[in-house]
Amino acid sequence: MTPDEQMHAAAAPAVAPRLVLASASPRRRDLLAQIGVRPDAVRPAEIDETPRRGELPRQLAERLCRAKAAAVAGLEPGAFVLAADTVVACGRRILPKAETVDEAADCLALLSGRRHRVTTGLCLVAPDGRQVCRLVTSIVTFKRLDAAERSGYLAGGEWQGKAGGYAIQGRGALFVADLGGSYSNVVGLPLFETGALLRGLGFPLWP
Ligand SMILES: Cc1cn([C@H]2C[C@H](O)[C@@H](COP(=O)(O)OP(=O)(O)OP(=O)(O)O)O2)c(=O)[nH]c1=O
Repeated sequence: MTPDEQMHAAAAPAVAPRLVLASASPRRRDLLAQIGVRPDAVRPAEIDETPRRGELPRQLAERLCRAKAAAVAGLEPGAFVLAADTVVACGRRILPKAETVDEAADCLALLSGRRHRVTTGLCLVAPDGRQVCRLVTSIVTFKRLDAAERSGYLAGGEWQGKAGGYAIQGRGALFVADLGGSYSNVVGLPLFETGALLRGLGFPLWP
């Protein structure tokens, strides 16, 4: 071993810590891979994501990311557990994760020609039980959508399972006239803040 290699070996933990991604979203897995982080397991949390009466978008994102992280941390002692929840809101109004074409059409009608906010709550639980949470908000401005854009987008189906009924990483990009803040946040996992959270609790980003 060269002196450089010896120093590196001394600094690195003997066994790489286990990381569990508490999410069913393939986008989140891809975004994590972009920053060189590969979870050892993907374990979606089964929780009720219905907003409470009067709950604000940021409150919802925080409550749900904490609940997802806690649910999976209980099943994965000794691991880092990362969870996220993305909420799209127009003012105080929280848009659904579109499951039907009618829901997606309602979302597009509301977003057309307006600004809205996309907030992702991030929660990381460390093997020793420490827990940190961060909220990241981006501002998205949609162009005014004409009838052909709406029907074409609805026919394509990429809105399915997406908060607010669109995907900025897909053809939804055709509607985004302006974006303030993090792009990866809109897709579902703000990468700068995710890296900071992992580093802050001691997960090695450059093993
Ligand atoms: C606005 C927007 C949302 N989305 C997605 C990200 C999330 O997957 C989804 C919001 O729902 P979430 O509840 O945050 O995530 P999920 O149900 O897909 O997965 P899990 O709860 O298991 O973590 O919307 C996009 O992919 N692109 C976009 O432009």
